Amino acid sequence: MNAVLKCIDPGCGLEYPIDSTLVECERGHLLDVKYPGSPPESLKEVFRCRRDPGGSIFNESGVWRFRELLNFCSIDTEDAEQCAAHLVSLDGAEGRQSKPYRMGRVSKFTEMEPDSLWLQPEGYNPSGSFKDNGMATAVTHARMVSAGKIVCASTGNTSASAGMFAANEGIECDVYIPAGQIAPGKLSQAYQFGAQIIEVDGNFDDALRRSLDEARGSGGYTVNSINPFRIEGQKTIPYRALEQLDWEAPDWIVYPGGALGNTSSCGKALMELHEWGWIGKIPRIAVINAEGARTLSDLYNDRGLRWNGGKPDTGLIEDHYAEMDRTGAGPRTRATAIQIGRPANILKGLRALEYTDGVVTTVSDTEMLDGMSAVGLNGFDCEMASGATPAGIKKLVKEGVIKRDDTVVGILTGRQKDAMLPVEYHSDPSNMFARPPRAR
Ligand SMILES: N[C@@H](CCOP(=O)(O)O)C(=O)O
Repeated sequence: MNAVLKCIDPGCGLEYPIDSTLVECERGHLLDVKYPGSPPESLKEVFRCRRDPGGSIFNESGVWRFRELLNFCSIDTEDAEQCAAHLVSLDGAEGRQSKPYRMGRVSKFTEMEPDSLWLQPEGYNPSGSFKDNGMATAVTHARMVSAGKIVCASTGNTSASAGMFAANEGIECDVYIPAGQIAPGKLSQAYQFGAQIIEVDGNFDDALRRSLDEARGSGGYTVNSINPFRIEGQKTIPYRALEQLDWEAPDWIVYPGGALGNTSSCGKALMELHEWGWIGKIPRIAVINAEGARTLSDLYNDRGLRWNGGKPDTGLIEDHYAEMDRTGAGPRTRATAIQIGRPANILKGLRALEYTDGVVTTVSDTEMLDGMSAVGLNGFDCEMASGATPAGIKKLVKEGVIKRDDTVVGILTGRQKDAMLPVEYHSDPSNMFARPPRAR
């Protein structure tokens, strides 16, 4: 039996063959990749052995090392020729360098016990963000269905990742961006990789609508996280975290919240692992929204919206979006990677929160910049949106939601591509970690 695409709405449950390019079922619900059976726990040892030097690029890859858990192509995963013929990889570089590290300065910043906090820099991916984990699998599927062109909307990182894989595979890539709202370091990557940039007058949500319409009309293949195959690759982020902790589940996994692809993939990974008996305990997910882009927080914390076993009150989401349209109150934060008002994966995100007894909170732009700077002081750079992770942990520790000695894995989603931001931060002596330049 092969994997299938299945509607996430338990009341609908429509199924499609795995080579379908739908991103939603015909009733407009998101889709999951569903695999038959339960993989044996002995694979943990196979994954560990693949980390030993001297293997194939698919063993070096931090994504394809776990290929038995992502085998929607139904290939013999031990057959090197089949792997090479079917799996898309940037020479094994995706996910290879990203695993949890200890960062003493961040522990201090968050007031956590030094041994309790781990930070996983997903910016150490070839295009500089976590997107490469999911893009490797999405582009594998694009190739499986012989797509000639991939299409995305982006605040920058998705376009860099899509452009990189498209260039490597020799396929076209169209990128819809909100004009003037992208960090130059991200935009220049998409140009360098030869992507076609289409500037949209509006924000990311408008750009996503345009790119989805375009993909429907022209047969382009969508590689945003609304694509269920993107979610599959991003499951390897928690896999690598768990592996580092000898598959002892931490108490918390913390992510910045934008389109909620990561929340969704982490939730799906944990649901599957728990169902297969690979982890005894389910870590709680904490999602950190920017104060200025807080759709999830508003709906979850203020309006009480829940997945509700697959029966969410979607009217609350529609009302929220209608209100945003009426007032023109779009998302506003300098952390452009999470400046998103309509998270495409909101329902999968709610499902993940329900399954993991998760929490949602918000942090200000100043708090994110402080978090980003605390990470920098450990010799790791990250972008402003990633600063939401340490800033959110700090807030949740202060509120007593996260205990100082809980085991926490915080995900740092991308590298610093907004070159002037740290310069600006450190030039202002009033900032928490500022080191203003000295004149001689
Ligand atoms: N921050 C994102 C926004 C799109 O997210 P995606 O995960 O749905 O592709 C970006 O980098 O473009």
